[in-house]
Amino acid sequence: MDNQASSVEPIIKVRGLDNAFNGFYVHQNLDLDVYPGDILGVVGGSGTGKSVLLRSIVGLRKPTAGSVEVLGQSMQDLNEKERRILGRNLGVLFQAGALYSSLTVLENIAFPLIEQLKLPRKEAEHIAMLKILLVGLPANAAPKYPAELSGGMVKRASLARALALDPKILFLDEPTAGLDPIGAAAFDQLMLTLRDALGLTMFLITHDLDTLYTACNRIAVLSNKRVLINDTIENVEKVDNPWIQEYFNGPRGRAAYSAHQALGV
Ligand SMILES: Nc1ncnc2c1ncn2[C@@H]1O[C@H](COP(=O)(O)OP(=O)(O)OP(=O)(O)O)[C@@H](O)[C@H]1O
Repeated sequence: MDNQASSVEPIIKVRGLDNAFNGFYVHQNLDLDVYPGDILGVVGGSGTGKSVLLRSIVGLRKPTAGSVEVLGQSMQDLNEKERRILGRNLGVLFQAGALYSSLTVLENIAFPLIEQLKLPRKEAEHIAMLKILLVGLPANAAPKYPAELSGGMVKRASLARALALDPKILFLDEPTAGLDPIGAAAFDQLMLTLRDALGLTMFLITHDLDTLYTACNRIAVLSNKRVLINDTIENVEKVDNPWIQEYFNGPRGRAAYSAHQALGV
């Protein structure tokens, strides 16, 4: 079903967003809708403001102007406590992972459950173990420290931490960057599995064309301080814009498209 053609309300609604740094506008009058169950791929050239947009939506940055509505609540109308409560529904996987190096994987994932939900340690660690298994890590990863894990395992552990509080929306900033192609493909499949199993909506910043073809049902292209188009990949590819044409119809884009067709996914 195409949510945009139906009466389903967006789960994220951004209107007239401005973000400026020292008078330089990264976003100007930017609008974006994300619908429940979408895996939205957010793409654009370097510096087009993908990460700033993510930070504005999750409440880590106060926009210069405009409104951001998440799960039916206006971010700018919430006080700090209300924002913290809403924040539990928003899981974020930052590019660098952001695990505490002095805590084990299990302790890292249990941390938000103890700190924010005030769960007893034993219960928090029990839930943390379930999250470890949910993201496809072996149980023996639990007592390890982040430095003892491979890059792919760090991503999965960070994902488990982002899922600790059972969020409704997951934000991922370049989750497959730095992974080998096999690890990246496995991560793409994991995102689809989690979307289907947990009913998550995902806002996914990526430069990875394979991820866009495999995991995303919609693509938002940031260009010229705004969202140039937010549509299916088939429709985005047709847009007569130099960046889009070079990105999707250049050699790497064609290779990703062909691989996607060959796999029939
Ligand atoms: N805290 C800040 N202070 C000043 N300028 C900033 C700040 N955060 C971001 N910017 C600027 O905003 C612009 C957009 O940054 P952002 O990180 O969102 O880009 P991006 O699209 O995610 O880029 P990339 O694909 O390279 O990661 C950049 O020019 C950046 O220098």
